[in-house]
Amino acid sequence: SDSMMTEYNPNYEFGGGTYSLRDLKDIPREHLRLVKALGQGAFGEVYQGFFKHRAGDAVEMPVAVKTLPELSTSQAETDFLMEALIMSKFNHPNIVHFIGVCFDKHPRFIVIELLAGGDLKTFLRESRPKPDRASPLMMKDLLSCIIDVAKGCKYMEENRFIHRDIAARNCLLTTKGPGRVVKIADFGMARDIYRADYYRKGGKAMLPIKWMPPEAFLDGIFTSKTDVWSFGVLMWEVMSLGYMPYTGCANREVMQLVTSGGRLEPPANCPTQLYAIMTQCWNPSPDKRPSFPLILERLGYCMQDPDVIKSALPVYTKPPSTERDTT
Ligand SMILES: C[C@@H](Oc1cc(-c2cccc(S(C)(=O)=O)c2)cnc1N)c1cc(F)ccc1N1NC=CN1
Repeated sequence: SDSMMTEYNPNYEFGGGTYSLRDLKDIPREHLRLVKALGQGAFGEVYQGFFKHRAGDAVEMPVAVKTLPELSTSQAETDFLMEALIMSKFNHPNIVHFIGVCFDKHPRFIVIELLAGGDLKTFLRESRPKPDRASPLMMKDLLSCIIDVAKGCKYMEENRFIHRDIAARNCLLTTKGPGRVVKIADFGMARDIYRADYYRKGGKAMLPIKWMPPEAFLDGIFTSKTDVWSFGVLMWEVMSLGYMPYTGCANREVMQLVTSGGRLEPPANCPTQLYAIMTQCWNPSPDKRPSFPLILERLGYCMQDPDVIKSALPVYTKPPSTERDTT
């Protein structure tokens, strides 16, 4: 249907410019080859595949393809378009690279770079020490992941883009091995708010309450200081090797805890200098939270601090038999 072309053609403001559908690079479908499903995205299946710049090219680039099912509402169509517009305007090494779209007919595709290391949360959980092998990661690996995300967040703050859902699940790795780079790769929450000025998809239950500051879940106030709070929770996710924050707490309990001053405990073996940055991100007053440039500066000192770098990661401790996996 050509509804995408006419009635639902929202504009997107970024970095002082206004963009719309016609600014998106359209890729000929025959340059794409979908190989296998990676999992369910917000709309439809996400595939791993390959992209040729020109049909005759020998070289193929590995890509991830987000699909919009044929039977989608016009709202979903417009949301899909907005997500493409948002990703297409970013230009930073720690934000997933946008390649193009296939919007000429159904199913519609958004094509982005494939990050073969998968998502950060899965990577952290897989990297936990096991009975038969210590964690393959060192403190500097964890700190490097945190610094990569901070660089992406600094770029968004500079461009006055509020992400609203900074969390390990929304970050991807170029590879699991050494030399890995972490990139912010999901912008679904910002897209929903950009289009509706409120979270249209679901009620509070669908909101990432455990990553949100009080002024956000109480008064719906979102600024880059909202992303700073969430970044502090992401730091905690990384240092705990992928635990679910506030383990076992329901959203309502977390809101109660946080509004009365409660905070996440330092993860096992977490250097005090890193926990100090997390707690500064969780200041109840948004304007007292550090900016991302300042966070990056402090993380840089940690990277230079032998007491931080040489401190060991937790070793394997047998989980108590009674408790479920407390992730
Ligand atoms: C949209 C999707 O994008 C990607 C996923 C994977 C990717 C995700 C998981 C595993 C692998 S892998 C290690 O099998 O290549 C690659 C790699 N590159 C992407 N560009 C994504 C972005 C995120 F920020 C978070 C999760 C996902 N999804 N969506 C569906 C599954 N994950």
